[in-house]
Amino acid sequence: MTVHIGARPGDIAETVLLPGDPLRARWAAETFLDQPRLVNEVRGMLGFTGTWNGRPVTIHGSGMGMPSLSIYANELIRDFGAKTLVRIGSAGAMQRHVGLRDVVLAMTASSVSTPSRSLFRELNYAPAADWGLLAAAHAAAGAEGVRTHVGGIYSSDTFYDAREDLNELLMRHGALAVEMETAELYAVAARYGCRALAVLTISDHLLTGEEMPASERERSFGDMVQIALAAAFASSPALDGRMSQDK
Ligand SMILES: O=P(O)(O)O[C@H]1O[C@H](CO)[C@@H](O)[C@H]1O
Ligand SMILES: O=c1cc[nH]c(=O)[nH]1
Repeated sequence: MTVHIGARPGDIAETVLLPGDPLRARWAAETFLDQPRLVNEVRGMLGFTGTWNGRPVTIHGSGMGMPSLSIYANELIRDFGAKTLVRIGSAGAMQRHVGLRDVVLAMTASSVSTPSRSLFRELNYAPAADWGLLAAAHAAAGAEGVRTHVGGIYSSDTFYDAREDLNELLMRHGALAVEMETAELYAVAARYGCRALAVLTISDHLLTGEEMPASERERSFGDMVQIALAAAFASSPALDGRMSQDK
């Protein structure tokens, strides 16, 4: 047990999917895992462990924003032995060619600051996805026919951003989408020699103002979860991206 995770030793799998929303953790575990069981509910941050194609998987909420994600990523890795961490999150599109429901695989994540800033200080560290996970996720998304984009994103500290110029600057520099956790996930994973990737579903569009209707969220988020699971367990990451329809 840690301060924020009430699981027992062995309760957490080496592969962890991290949605921001704890209720998405419950839905994904009940939908995609066999025999999911609740392993954490401290502060209402739900975590479930079950199996996918016979492989142990934990799906655990990260909360919103990098300070929250950082707590869970640190404890999952340091105290529970997590090795592969895949964020399954929603994001806002920052480019016209990125559409609602599309999946974005975050190759890099720019930020104003992350909880790791105090460590990096003057260093402009470049948080990056694990290549094997990224390649496998891209292959898996292609096999499923999911419209997918790979590139840089923006991990913002604020959802209601009073500095709109930052979004514009990021858009001008090609950022595909904005969300609030990936830059810190990549930094923490790299620090401990773990693999990390963010698989994001576009839920709203900063340029067009479109929003995904609530009724569609589950089906659209399902693509992202399948891609994340297929990537985490791909045997030959760059080539074998097939996704099983089995739970
Ligand atoms: O859908 P999740 O994973 O929570 O991700 C996005 O949604 C939240 C904001 O509404 C932030 O956490 C952002 O990163
Ligand atoms: O952080 C986020 C998440 C989804 N959509 C946004 O616009 N921002």
